[in-house]
Amino acid sequence: MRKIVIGSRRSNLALKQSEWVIDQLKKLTGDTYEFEIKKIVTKGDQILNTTLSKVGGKGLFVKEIENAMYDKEIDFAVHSMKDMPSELPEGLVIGSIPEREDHRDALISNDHVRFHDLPEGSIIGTSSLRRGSQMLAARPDVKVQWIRGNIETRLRKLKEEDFDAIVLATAGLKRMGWSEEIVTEYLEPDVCVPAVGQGALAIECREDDHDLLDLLQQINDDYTTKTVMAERTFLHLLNGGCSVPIGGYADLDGDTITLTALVASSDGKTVLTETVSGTDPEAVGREAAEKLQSRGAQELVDEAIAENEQE
Ligand SMILES: NCc1[nH]cc(CCC(=O)O)c1CC(=O)O
Repeated sequence: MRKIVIGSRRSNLALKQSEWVIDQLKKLTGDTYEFEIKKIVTKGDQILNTTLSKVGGKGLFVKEIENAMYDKEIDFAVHSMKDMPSELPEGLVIGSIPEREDHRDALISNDHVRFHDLPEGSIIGTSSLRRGSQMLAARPDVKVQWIRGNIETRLRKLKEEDFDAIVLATAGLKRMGWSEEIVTEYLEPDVCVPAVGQGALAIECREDDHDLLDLLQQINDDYTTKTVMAERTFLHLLNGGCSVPIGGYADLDGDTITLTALVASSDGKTVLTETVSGTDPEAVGREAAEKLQSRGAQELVDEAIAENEQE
């Protein structure tokens, strides 16, 4: 019997995600495999006091885990898709993209005041330029203030500090099992375009581990794979990381993928969106990128990256 070791960040959400994947695999394989979770501390988990975009973004949460995979200390790792860089290091692949959790952002406010009813000057906490920009675009009269920490920390800060509301990914809340009571309002993509890949997971493993790849393929979800591929193609072509207000959400109806893509300025004064449909995920992503680029999106992205580097 093969024992499969899963490397996980030590946050409760990361552990929940790894456990969820193990459950999916156990449902299919019964007692065929033994699973073990090995906790790994990443750089991103150690840096808690700066905006994520200022400390180098995505790669921060995956490097130590990838090293453990090369060293065969672990066999696979479960990542939030939206934290995955667009290119993987040599020898590693995304072996599976399971079914997506809720893609929407969620507003959680004190006294459950909905977004459009928040009083003028309300302080909304987020560490995402994408969320901040879209909040300001819809409500130029509110203030956006950076908030960091894992989900538990942010929820505590909403109660203890000077925030009127915070915005978090619904997926994280649902995976923790907390959603319904605490969420004030789910923000649909027409109000707040989610992060590319939000709610989806990426299971990363060694490309030569064929037995494991066969196993992981069994929990791959075609719908999620196609839609996330459209979103990620768009993100990659615009070279947007998390230092840029950029979002994308794709849906699938029959064979038709519809992608809504957004690039904006951090102050929310410029917001460009395009909605593109088609059957080929990469073509849809590319068309959205090209349409936005023809309207000046690349300049917005490049300015945001330059600004981030200066600080
Ligand atoms: N940015 C951090 C992060 N990365 C993944 C999730 C959970 C949601 C998901 O799977 O997309 C979160 C928390 C959040 O954005 O509120």
